[in-house]
Amino acid sequence: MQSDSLANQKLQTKSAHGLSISQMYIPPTSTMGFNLFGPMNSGTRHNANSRADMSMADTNVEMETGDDVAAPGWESDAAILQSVQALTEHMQLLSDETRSLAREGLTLRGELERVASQVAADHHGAQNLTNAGACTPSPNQAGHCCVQGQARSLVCKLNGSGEDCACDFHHRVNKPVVLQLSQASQVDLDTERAYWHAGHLKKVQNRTYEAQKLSHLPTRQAVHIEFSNITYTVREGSVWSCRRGKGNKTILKGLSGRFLPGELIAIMGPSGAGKSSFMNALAGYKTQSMKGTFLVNGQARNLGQFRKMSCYIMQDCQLLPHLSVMEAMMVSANLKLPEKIGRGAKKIVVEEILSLLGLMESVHTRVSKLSGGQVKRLAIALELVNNPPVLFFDEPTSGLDSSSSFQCLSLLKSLARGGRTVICTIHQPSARLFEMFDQLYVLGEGQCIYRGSMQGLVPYLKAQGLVCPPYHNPADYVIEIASGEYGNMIGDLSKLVTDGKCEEFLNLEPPLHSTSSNSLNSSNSLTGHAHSNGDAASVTTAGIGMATFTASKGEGSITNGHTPSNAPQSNRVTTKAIFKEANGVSTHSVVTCDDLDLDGGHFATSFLTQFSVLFKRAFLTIIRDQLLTHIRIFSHIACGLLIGLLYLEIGNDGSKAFNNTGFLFLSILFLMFTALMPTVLSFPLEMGVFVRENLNYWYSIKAYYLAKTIADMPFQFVLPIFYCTIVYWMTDQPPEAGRFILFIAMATMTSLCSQSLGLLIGAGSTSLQVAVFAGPISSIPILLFSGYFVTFDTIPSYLQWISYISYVRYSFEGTMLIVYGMDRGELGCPANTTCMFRTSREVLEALDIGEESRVYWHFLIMFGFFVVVRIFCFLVLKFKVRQHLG
Ligand SMILES: Nc1ncnc2c1ncn2[C@@H]1O[C@H](COP(=O)(O)OP(=O)(O)OP(=O)(O)O)[C@@H](O)[C@H]1O
Repeated sequence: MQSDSLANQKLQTKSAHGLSISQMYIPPTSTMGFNLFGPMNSGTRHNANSRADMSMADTNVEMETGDDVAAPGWESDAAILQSVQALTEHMQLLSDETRSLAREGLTLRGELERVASQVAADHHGAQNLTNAGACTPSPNQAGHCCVQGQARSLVCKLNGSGEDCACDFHHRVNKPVVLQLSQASQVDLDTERAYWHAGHLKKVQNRTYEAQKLSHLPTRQAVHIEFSNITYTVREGSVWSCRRGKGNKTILKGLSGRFLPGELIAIMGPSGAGKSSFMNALAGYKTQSMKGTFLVNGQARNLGQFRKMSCYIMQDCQLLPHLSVMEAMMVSANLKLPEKIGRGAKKIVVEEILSLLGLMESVHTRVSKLSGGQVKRLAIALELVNNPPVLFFDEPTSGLDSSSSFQCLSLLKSLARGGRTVICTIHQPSARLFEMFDQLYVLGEGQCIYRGSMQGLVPYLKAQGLVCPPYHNPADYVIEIASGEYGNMIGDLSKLVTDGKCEEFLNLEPPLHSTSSNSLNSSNSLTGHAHSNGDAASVTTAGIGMATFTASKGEGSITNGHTPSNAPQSNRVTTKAIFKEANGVSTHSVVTCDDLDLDGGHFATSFLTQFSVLFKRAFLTIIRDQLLTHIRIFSHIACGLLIGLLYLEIGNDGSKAFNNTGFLFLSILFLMFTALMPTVLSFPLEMGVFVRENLNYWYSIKAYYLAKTIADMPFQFVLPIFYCTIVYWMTDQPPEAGRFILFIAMATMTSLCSQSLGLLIGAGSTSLQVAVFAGPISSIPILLFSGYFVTFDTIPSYLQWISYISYVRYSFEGTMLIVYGMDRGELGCPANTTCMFRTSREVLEALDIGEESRVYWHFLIMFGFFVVVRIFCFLVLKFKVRQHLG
C-alpha cells in the first residue's frame, strides 16, 4: 500500500507538472490498471482515471470502461519511451505483490485466450456470446460480454467497428489485468507486459518482443535444420597450381549440428574464422565446392524450396533509396504474396509488420532518409511479409550503436520466439547482446569449437580447463580462445565437439515445445500466436499448438539425435487445423498456408505480375531520382540549344557541309553518352538490391531485367525528341516532315543501343569504379570505327570487322542518308563563297557512304544490335547471380 501511495504521489506530482495522465505510464500497482499502453487518442485518460479511482474495496466489481475502450493500434515509440522513462522512476515502487500478480495473470492466460478466441470467432462475437448466455449486452456499446470464472470475471468489449476488442479482467483481489485483442484475434496480455517491465525493464524499449505476434502473416511451417560434415574448399592461386593439387584452401572443416525453430542462434568466431562462408552454406548461397549433408525438417534440402522458405538479410541491407517505407513494403507484398490475396489484405499484413517493427511513423518516409537502425528494421520487415520460417542475418548489428544493436537483437529474438529459426553471424557481441542468444555455434579456423546454449558456454569451457576470468565477457573470452590467444587449442576443442562433449550443454528442450497433444513432428505454425514472456529461459507456449520436438539424445540420424520429422508435406497441410484444434485460437492470418505455394521452387507470383510490379517500381525510381532525371532533361534541352546556336543555320549551306557532318556526328555522340552513362552508373548501384531480392526468391531475373529496361525506355524516346526538335530546326536541316521524323527515329535508336551497352557494362562490372572506367573506354573503338574519323576504305582490312560491330557507324551513316540522301539534290551556296560541296551526293561520297544504301537497313541492323546486346546482358546477369550462389 505504501508503494501505491508513493506511486500516486508521483502521479500527482507529474500531473502537477502539466503532464497529462495519458502520457504517463502508471505502474501496475493494486490500485491502478495496466492499460495505459492503449491508444493515446481515446479512452486512455479515462481508463487511467477510472482505475486510479478504484479502491481495494471494489473486489469483484466489474468495471465498465464505457466508450473509452481502446481503439486499435498502439502508442507511438516516443510515447512508449516516455512511459518507460516514467516507469523507471516507479521501479522502486513495484512490489513483489505486483510481480506475483503478473505471474498469476499469466497462469490465467489460457482461459483468457479461450474467451478471446470465442470473441474472435465472430467479429461481432458479442452477439454470439450473448446468445450463448455468456454475455450481457450493453446498450451503449457494440458488444459487451462477461465470463464468470472462479472468483474472477472477464469483461470483453467490442469497439464501434466491431473489429477490436479490449477485455478487462478482474482478478479476485481486484487487480485489473487488461487483455488487448487486436483484430479480434491477437491476444496481448498487459500483465505479461507488466511482468516484463518488472523484471526486464530495458528490454521493452521498442516493444519489439511483440514481433512474434504477427497474427496476419501467412501460416508457415516451422523449420529445423540439420547439417553434417560440411566442408567448403576454395581455389587459391593459379589454375595451374590447383591442377597440381596445390592452392586449395579448406574454409569449413567438417561442421555438424542442428538449429531449431524458436531459437536465436549466433555463429561466432574471430575474423576469417569462416562465419560468412558457413552462413552462405546454410542458406544455400554457396553450393559449389561445398560438401556435406543438409537436412530440412529431416528431409534432404531442396534448394529451391529452402530458398523460398528462408531469407537472407545481408550486412549492408541495400534498399532502393527513392521508395517510401510503405511503397517498398507493398512491392514486397505484391511480389511475395500470391496474387489472389487482395490489396487490402496485403496492406493489413504490411501494416502489422510495420507497426510491430516500430516503422509505422515512417511509412511515408523515403528509404534514403531512414536511420541505419530503421533501414535494418525495414530490411527485416521486407522479408517478413511472407513469414519465412528461417531467417539468416549476416552481422545484423554491424554499424549500429549499442542501443540500436540491442533493439535489433530484441527484434530477432522475438521473431525467433514466434517459431522461426533465426541464425546470425556476429563478430564480437557485448555481454548484453551475448546473453540474448539461445544457442551458440563458435568457429575457429573453420572448425566448430563450441556448440550449445549460451548459458552452457562458460561451464563447458571450465570443464575443459578454460576458466573465464571474472568480469570478463564470455563472448570475448571464447573469441580469444578461437583466435589462439591462449595457445592453439582449436584442434582439441573441435575434437571434443566432434566427440560429443558439448552435447550436455545443448539446450535439448527448444524454446518451442509442444503443449498440444498432436503427434506430428515439426508442425509448428508460424502465425505469430506464440506467446512468451520474452525471457529466454522461460518461454511459454501455453495454449499454443507448437511442435513436438523430440530432440532426445542418442536417436536420430545426424548429430544430437534429433528425430527427423515426417514428410514436411503432411505437416504443412495440417498446421492451421492443428493450430485451431490445439489451442482454440483461430488463426486470423489474412493469408493462409494454402495460399502460399510452398512446394514449388517457383515464385509466388506470375511473370506478368512480377513484371508489372517491378516496372512500376523502376519507373517510380527513375522519376524520383530527381537529380538524374532533371539533369538528363536539362542537359538535352541546354545542350540542344548550345549546339543549335553553335551550328546555327548551316544545314543547307554547301560551304559548311563539312561542319554540318560534324554537327550530325556530335549529336550522335551526345545521345550516345547521355543514354550510356546514367545506365552504367545506376545499374551497379542497383545490383546489390537485385541480387538480394533474387536470392530471396522475390522474382525471376527475366522479369526484373525486362521491367528495368522497359521502364527506362520512355526516357530514351522523350529525351532525343527534345534534343532533335531543338537542333534540327535551329541548324536548318531539310524542312521535310519525313526526314525530321526519321532523324528523330535514328536518334532514338542510337539512344536505345547506347542504353543497352550501358546495361551490359553496368551488369558486367564488378564495381561502380570499374563501370565508370569501362563505360567511356569501351566507347572509344565504337566511335573510332564509326566512319567519321577514318573512312571505311582507310581502315586496315584486318580491323575492318570492328567497323561492322560499331553501331555508331550505322547510326552515323543512317543520319547522313536521312539528311543528305533520299534525292535531296542541290545544296545552297551563298554568293561570293567557295562551296566545297554543291550537291548532297558529293557530301556522302566524301564520307564513303553510297547513296544507294537504304536507311531501313541501318535501322534493322541497329535493332539487331539492340536485341543481341540485351540478350547478352541478360546472360551476364544470370551468370552474376550464379556466381553469387557459387
Ligand atoms: N572465394 C574465396 N577465395 C579465397 N578465400 C576465401 C574465399 N572466401 C572466403 N575465403 C577465406 O575464407 C576465410 C573465411 O572467410 P569468411 O568471410 O567466411 O570469414 P568471416 O569469419 O565471416 O570473417 P569476417 O568476420 O571478417 O567477415 C577467410 O580467410 C577468407 O579470406
